[in-house]
Amino acid sequence: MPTDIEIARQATLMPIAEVAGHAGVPEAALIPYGRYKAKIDVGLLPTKPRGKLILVTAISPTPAGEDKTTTSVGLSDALHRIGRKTLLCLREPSLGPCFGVKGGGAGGGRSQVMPMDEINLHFTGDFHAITSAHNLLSAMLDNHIYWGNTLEIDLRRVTWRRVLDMNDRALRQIVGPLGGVSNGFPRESGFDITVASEIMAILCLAADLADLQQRLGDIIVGYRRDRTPVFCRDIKADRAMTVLLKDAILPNLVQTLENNPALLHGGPFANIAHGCNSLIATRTALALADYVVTEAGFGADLGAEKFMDIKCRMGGLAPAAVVLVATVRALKMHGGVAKKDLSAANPDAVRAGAVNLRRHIENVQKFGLTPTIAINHFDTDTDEELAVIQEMAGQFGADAVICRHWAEGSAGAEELARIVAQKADADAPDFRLLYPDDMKLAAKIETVATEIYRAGSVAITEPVRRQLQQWEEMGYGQFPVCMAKTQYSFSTDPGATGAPVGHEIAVREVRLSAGAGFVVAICGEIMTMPGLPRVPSAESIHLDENGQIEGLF
Ligand SMILES: Nc1ncnc2c1ncn2[C@@H]1O[C@H](COP(=O)(O)OP(=O)(O)O)[C@@H](O)[C@H]1O
Ligand SMILES: O=COP(=O)(O)O
Ligand SMILES: [Mg+2]
Repeated sequence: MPTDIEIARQATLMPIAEVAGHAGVPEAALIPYGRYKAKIDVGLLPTKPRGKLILVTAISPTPAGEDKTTTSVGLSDALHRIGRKTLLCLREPSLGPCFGVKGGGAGGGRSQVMPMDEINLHFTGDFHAITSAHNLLSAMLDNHIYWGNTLEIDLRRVTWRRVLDMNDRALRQIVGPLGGVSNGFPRESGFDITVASEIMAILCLAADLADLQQRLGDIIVGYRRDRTPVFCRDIKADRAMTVLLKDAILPNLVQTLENNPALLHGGPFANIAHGCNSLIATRTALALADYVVTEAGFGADLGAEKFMDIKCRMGGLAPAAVVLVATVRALKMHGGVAKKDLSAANPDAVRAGAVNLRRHIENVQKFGLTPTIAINHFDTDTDEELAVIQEMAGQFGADAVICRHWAEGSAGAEELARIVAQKADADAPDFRLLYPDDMKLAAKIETVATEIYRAGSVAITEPVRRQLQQWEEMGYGQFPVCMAKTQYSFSTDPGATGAPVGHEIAVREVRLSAGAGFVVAICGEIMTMPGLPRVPSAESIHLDENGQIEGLF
């Protein structure tokens, strides 16, 4: 099998204006960025929803990922193959994992979005715009302090950090500015990765440009000694930030290897943010197509829970069907097999690891839907191992389909498409959220931890509880919570695979995203600025003698 980028280079792409035509996007709404990418002016498009929303989530992944994005592409292409007008909605990839461990976010094999190299690198500049807008606010905040701090910001309570779209552990905690009087007043701060920026979340949850500016102004950058909040609009940065984001708020149109349309927009991770593409792109797709396939990051305990409790809650959306991706290799890992042995046949380990599959099925059912299991076939899988997953899924009350879209494209996901289309066309499921808006913030955190993670206890320190209560008194108690936790386990221990129960979820910090509209609860050791691995993927990314990019995947 050729590499992802070799397959991408062999592809015959359709001019983006033609792709737009197939998607129902009029020429007047198209803003081309070259021949194969375009932003779309959603203000010129229909708004009445007509489509069915299909979520693609997964079991708890291995570090390589279990193929949600690839399955989303394969399923979308397969729905086109069986004659269903479909639009794919994905997030944009971050340079962090691209040059770190996981690689790009454009799918893989014969189920990719194109042009994968441009999408995985600078794309249309949205992440650079978000980074600039975020750091403009940081610069204006420190500048305000430098020129006399008339807002009386307590330097010990500045909550607004900086961001960079790269995995750089050296920037997690910094002290600055150093260098004396001319540089300002030293204080502790640090960087998060751009996908964890509140501005990323705002772009993904805003209804339009006016709402975006309003939300930017609502950002809390810190507090005074009397604990009253200082807002972005007090620093007078919200309007300039909106100017920096006026193009980034428009969704990006590209195509799959089979020349079917895809909207890529926004890119929050699901372990440290809400992990879903933008509401603007999803609503646009729902007004243009009969079926909309979208993804949520990492496993269902993270991306799917946040898709339901944050994105659907805020956007008034309801999924018509859910696809849960499982792989033999991940279930073996959950059955106790070491990473280096995952390609060796071991049906017993698959059976043992199926507890993770069962837990995710039960969790999705808490929202009123039973997922269809997409068994993403790897060449190393044996028929016996695949049969175990089908048998176990049946026992857990879920349909399971072996999918070969990575190797075969849409032909490999046709059976999945037929089953999912049938479920999406059936009567609307009894969709429900996990908790009501008016539940206390601490209780929301405890509900997700016990209902979804099956924690036996939730440790919230007194200072954190007081902070949550202060935010409730300030009027933010209606907000949903966004749990930041390792993606590898239901617990906060990345090594606790399978389906741990009764563990303790320790909430070490909470952050108020007053603009985005949720409270982030940071659990365990999760970092909002990842680090690079011992051997970063970047070491293999280079230009060959013909100037072609090699090593992207
Ligand atoms: N069936 C498969 N066989 C081999 N590699 C695969 C298969 N499915 C996915 N991959 C690769 O695994 C990686 C993760 O897939 P991806 O769809 O990005 O996962 P996720 O979105 O869940 O993180 C990608 O590099 C992709 O090319
Ligand atoms: O937020 C994480 O997304 P993936 O699971 O697609 O890597
Ligand atoms: Mg992905």
